[in-house]
Amino acid sequence: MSERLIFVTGNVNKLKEVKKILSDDGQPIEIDSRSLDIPEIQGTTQEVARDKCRRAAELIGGPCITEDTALCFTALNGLPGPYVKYFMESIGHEGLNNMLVGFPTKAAWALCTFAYSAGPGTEPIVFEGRTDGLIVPARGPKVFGWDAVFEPDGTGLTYAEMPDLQKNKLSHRYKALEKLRAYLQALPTEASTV
Ligand SMILES: O=c1nc[nH]c2c1ncn2[C@H]1C[C@H](O)[C@@H](COP(=O)(O)OP(=O)(O)OP(=O)(O)O)O1
Ligand SMILES: [Mg+2]
Repeated sequence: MSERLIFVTGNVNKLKEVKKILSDDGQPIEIDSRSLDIPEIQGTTQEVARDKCRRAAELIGGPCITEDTALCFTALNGLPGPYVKYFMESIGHEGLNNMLVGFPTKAAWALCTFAYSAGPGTEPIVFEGRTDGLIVPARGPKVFGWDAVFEPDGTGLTYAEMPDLQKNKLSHRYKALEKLRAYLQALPTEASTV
């Protein structure tokens, strides 16, 4: 039996969503996971994503996928972007709202960047998904990152208030995964199942 593609991530909530999206929709893709917290460089979201995927492929010694999530504020020219994890850890939901006090727009976008490496020494390929919305005072369970302060446009609900199924149909992660799925399914069978 062939081995499954390995998703390298230290984030259990990401893993849960990715497994759900890949198994629920269209042709199912099964993945294994490896919990490694890989150092992340500074740079554009694509540079951060490619570098992490390269390191992950070296560490596991084979093909893998990684994922980087950025939360980008329009008023701040896209920041905190890929550094949102550290902002969440130090200033939390309220701090993210306070960062926008005095700015005319609370608009933001969630950006997901998947990277696929065919193995060590190969250049990762990236797949992006973007969902636009607003930064709002926290509503809903504070289970996953900044879900409670991000309200996708046209929904009236924060990610945290939505049933899983609703988030997984419109999220940044879903949109990026649909592109990754199409790419993987177009690979020759041996490559897509290694
Ligand atoms: O759908 C989401 N809804 C709310 N919050 C989210 C979401 N997706 C990621 N997040 C949070 C987790 C982390 O605070 C930051 C991304 O940082 P990021 O480096 O990509 O994730 P991570 O370090 O937790 O896991 P990994 O080992 O895959 O890098 O935004
Ligand atoms: Mg990370």
